[in-house]
Amino acid sequence: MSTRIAFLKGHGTENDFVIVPDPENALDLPPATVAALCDRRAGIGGDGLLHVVRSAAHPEARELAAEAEWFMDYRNGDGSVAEMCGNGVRVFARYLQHAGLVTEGDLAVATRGGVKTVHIAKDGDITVGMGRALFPEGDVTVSVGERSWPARNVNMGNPHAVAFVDDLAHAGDLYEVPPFQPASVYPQGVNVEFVADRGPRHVAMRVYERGAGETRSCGTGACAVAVAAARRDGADPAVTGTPATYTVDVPGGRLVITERPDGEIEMTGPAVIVAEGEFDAEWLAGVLG
Ligand SMILES: N[C@H](CCC[C@H](N)C(=O)O)C(=O)O
Repeated sequence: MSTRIAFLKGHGTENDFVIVPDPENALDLPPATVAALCDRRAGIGGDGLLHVVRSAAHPEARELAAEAEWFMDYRNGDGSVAEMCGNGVRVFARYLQHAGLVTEGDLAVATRGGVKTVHIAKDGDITVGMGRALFPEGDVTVSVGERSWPARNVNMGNPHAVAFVDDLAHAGDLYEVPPFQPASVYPQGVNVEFVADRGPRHVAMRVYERGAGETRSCGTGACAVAVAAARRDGADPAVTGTPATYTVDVPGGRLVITERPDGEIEMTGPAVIVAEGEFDAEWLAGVLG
């Protein structure tokens, strides 16, 4: 009888994740293992993987243990590591609630992008304090076919290029990362968002995610879009002194982003645990060869 390892499946606005509870950080999850688990045909399937570890048990989170008991060890579906995942933090918190490890209310979660505050309502949406956006030097030009657009360089712990377009269909099939120039601006790759207006403080977006491809939603991307739109619209809270709230429609649902005059950003959206099960360590060893 080979070892069976528990997993769960969850999503936030259809950005979906394999959740692997491993409080003592006992599992070895190299990139090939993550990619095998996230494979939508031969594995469980997911845009990414949430490795659930106590901060004290992980070398990258140990010094945050006093502030946040749990560390979201986030991985993209291709096995690469990313600094932060906004939809992932909501699903991570929902898992902790589902497992009875936390109750409703406020929770601190350690991530590679720092400690994030999460408010878990009894049911319904979850709100995450996403920190502040940075606007590194060097915007880029993004191209799809004959069209190209200037894209705003926004960092939410992870890199984003935000392009405002007339029609989301102009982003094309997004089977590949849209070419951007100069390529040197994002040496570690980038998440590219295409944004179209839907009304006052209301936009819709599509995203090509680094390490995952086009996804149905990107939480950090929605935050990058909201802060870029506020500056485009003359609604920068640091200038107006009033919070700016944007509704961001993604293919998988709706997120609401509020940026405060002090720059802090809050994102509110759903988080669902879909299923739980076990995978077979022998199967995984066979897949990895
Ligand atoms: N693909 C992203 C990480 C996941 C971001 C996204 N799923 C979110 O909800 O923020 C990156 O490599 O920076």
